[in-house]
Amino acid sequence: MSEKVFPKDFMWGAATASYQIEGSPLADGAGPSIWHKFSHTPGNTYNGDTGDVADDHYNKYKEDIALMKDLGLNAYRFSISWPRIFPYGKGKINEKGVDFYNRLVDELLKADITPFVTLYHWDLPAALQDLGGWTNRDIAYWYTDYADYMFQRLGDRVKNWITLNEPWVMAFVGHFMGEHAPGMKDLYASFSVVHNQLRAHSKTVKAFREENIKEGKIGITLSNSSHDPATNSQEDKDAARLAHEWTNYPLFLNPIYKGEYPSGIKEYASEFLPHNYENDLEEIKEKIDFVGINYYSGDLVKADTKSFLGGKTVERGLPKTEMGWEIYPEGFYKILKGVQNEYNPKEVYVTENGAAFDDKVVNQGVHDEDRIDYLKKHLEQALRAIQNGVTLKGYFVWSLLDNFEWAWGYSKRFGIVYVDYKTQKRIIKDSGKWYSQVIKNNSFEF
Ligand SMILES: N#[N+]C[C@@H]1[C@@H](O)[C@H](O)[C@@H](O)[C@@H]2O[C@H]12
Repeated sequence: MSEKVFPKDFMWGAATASYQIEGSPLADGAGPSIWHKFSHTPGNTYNGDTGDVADDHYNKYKEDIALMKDLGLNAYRFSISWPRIFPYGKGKINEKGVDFYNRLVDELLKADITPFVTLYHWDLPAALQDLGGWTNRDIAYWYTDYADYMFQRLGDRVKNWITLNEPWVMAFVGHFMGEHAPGMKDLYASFSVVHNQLRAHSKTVKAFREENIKEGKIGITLSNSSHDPATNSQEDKDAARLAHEWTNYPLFLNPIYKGEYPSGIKEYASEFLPHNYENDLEEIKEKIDFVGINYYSGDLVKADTKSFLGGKTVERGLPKTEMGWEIYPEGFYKILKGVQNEYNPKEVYVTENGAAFDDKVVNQGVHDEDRIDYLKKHLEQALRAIQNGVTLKGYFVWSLLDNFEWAWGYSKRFGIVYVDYKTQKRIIKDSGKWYSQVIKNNSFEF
């Protein structure tokens, strides 16, 4: 294999999420999600933006799949909106919601595009939030029932399943920082949300095994930022390690693979974990088929006694994306290699990697050289990881389309395809054309 070519059969995809692209959140009997309510609450999102229209993918999915085909994608990661299926989170089923995802999956298969389905990408049915949402232990059962129903309805055609997307962000940005739905600011609630998501994840993996889906695989997608110590001091090194254990894959993979939370969490944060959490650890420890890694950036961590877990991030003066995140491709390698070294997963997928830049339409095109440079540098690190033993089987760029960037609304563009939100016209950016060549050549050099 040439040193610049990815392995044969490497999966090349793009990723999206239901609330960020679909629009029509209440169409055809769907119930409201917590993000519908959060975005409709004044002050919560940039410019008061909501997911009411987004990319209108609910109506334009066939056009978007034709775009994926033109780009040469062989896989597509999307999420199912739980409240489209169970408008109240449990009980009554909305057949028209199931029908949308049936049609979406069938259209993908017709285009020879492998579906990767994320069961939960933050749009919790609002009716369940009224019962405490992820802070309520019973959500593990509500979620598993929803997931198992989707296995039964789509499992004959969907073979790759992701239980949760970025459970850390759901737990802490949504329940501690208050910047995402449901907008809580309670550190104890956040750790209960971590724990209940793990309980829900593992019960769902067990239900998946019982459904015995032919050639089926199930995993989880975790957010990561590469944390390096700001100096060589022991204080900074300790702070960086704790930041890694708290915000990156160990917080979830340690319980899943080893049946315990990371040592630093047990030592410095156990008071925030739910009472008697140890009683659930044996059940949480449940084998998965792959690990999904999301990576965008890295940072330096400096010891700071006034910050949670004694560390704060500081900048190192690297170029930044439109999100203000420093561009640190080497951190991508560190995260991928770290997962392999610590847990030796059978398979790893990059379920999200990408960047927001200030994209402009010029002469009916979008010349986003900065995004091409970002993607190329990160793909170089992904290939380096494979060459150093990481069982990386696929890469999903975030994102296929510019979309609703949560609290940032439509002000941040991550797509390899530009969306004119006034006309809903799609324009393949230069990065999309470049990515299409990467797929064709199975290499970032051509
Ligand atoms: N911010 N940002 C971009 C991207 C977000 O749009 C996704 O929904 C999340 O899974 C993850 O945070 C990454």
